[in-house]
Amino acid sequence: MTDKINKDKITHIVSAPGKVLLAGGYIVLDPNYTGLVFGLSARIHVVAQDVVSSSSSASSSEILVDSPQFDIDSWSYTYESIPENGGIKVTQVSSPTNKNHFVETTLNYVLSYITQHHPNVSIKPSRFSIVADNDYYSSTTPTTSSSSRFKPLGQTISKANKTGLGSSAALVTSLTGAILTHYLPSSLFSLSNPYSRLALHNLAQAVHCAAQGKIGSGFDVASAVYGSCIYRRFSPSILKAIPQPGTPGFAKAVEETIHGEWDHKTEKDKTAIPEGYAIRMVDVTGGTQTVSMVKSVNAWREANKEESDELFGELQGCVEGLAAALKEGEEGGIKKAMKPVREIMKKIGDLSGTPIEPESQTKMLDALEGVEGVVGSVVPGAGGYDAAAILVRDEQDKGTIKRVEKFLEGWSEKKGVKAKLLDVLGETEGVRVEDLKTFRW
Ligand SMILES: Nc1ncnc2c1ncn2[C@@H]1O[C@H](COP(=O)(O)OP(=O)(O)O)[C@@H](O)[C@H]1O
Ligand SMILES: C[C@@](O)(CCOP(=O)(O)OP(=O)(O)O)CC(=O)O
Repeated sequence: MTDKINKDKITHIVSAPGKVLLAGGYIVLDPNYTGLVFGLSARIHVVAQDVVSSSSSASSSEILVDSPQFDIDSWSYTYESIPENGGIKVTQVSSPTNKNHFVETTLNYVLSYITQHHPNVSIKPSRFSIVADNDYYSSTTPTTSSSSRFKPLGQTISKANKTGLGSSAALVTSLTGAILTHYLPSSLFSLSNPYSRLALHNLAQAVHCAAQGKIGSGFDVASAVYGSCIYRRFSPSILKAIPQPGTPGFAKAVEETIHGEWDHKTEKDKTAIPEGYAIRMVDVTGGTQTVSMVKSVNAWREANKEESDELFGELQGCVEGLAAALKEGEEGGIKKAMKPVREIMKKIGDLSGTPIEPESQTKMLDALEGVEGVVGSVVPGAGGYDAAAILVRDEQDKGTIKRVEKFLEGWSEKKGVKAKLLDVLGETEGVRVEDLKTFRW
């Protein structure tokens, strides 16, 4: 699969992690509160390559983006300059019915930003290949016994079953980082420079909101950029001046917005993953409709201001308490700090009539917490039926993982669901440039 990538032509590989919001679902949408988010070892990698002139995959005036793990998922674009500070607009030239809105929006924003902010930089034909760690998708088709790290999925992206690790935020962040690193000299853009990282953060948030067609809290993009942190959201009004890509003034508005005042906050030093413990994710079949769950919680909040303020305040206390307990690293303290996260999330769900920790999850999590070596559990993010996050003893006791896997096997059989421990681990690092010599394919 990855043999389709010409390794001699690679200029950079940039990767960004998936996310898990351990505490602070719903409240993090309001800038008065925060959320505790961890990065995940499952990363999306973008491989930037110079185009080989003899290659038929991208002509001399095209940018090719492909996702070689998936069937027929490649998108090639021509690009043109738009007058009056409109920047660059890409037009898809290959199979126009198979669009990737996240990729196209990223190209329009990032290429426009580059040409507006650095008018002397030329946009040369290039190829960006996306490879995702296997845990982003639950494989439903038997794949080849490929020994490569990035397994082919035997279907198109639109048909793939996502596990909810935040693929679009990791994709937008790694693709934005790869385009900036590829086209700009390190004197102008480098991930080791905090100003560059901030520009990447702001740009990736703007792209992600535009591509999603809604403004979430942005905790997923923040953790893709910065890794684990306590996150306070940016004001949505920051993005309001940006018109549609391809219109006059677009690039100028993007540049001004990216370098304007942002009011988000990411605190990295307030939490950690304690030594000897690991954050693990459990994938349960069934989907969660985050958007309708948010609507339902918001409606309850509007109608019950006092009660919801109180519970939101309590959950805020949990965010800080859990972050501090994890940093402290004492098992008893972590257990104590995780318990009320579940209780308050469940209460918000019950009061608003939203299945945040539905009964089926309560039963599974209660039983899971009884497995030796499991310190605590939560329904991550918006909650729902499809995922759980657990903190387990790791190094000290290798048996825990086996016990959890055995428990989930038995639970799945008994309940007629498919609950599975993912390989993915919580990790603290955000977007990074990979070392080409040691990169594992
Ligand atoms: N490996 C990938 N290659 C290309 N595009 C991807 C990849 N993973 C995700 N995407 C893009 O992100 C979209 C999924 O976004 P979304 O439904 O918001 O999922 P998530 O909750 O995982 O972020 C896909 O339709 C596709 O446009
Ligand atoms: C409700 C939220 O605060 C948290 C949702 O977290 P999830 O991890 O459940 O998100 P998705 O992967 O986008 O479905 C919404 C937000 O903060 O944007």
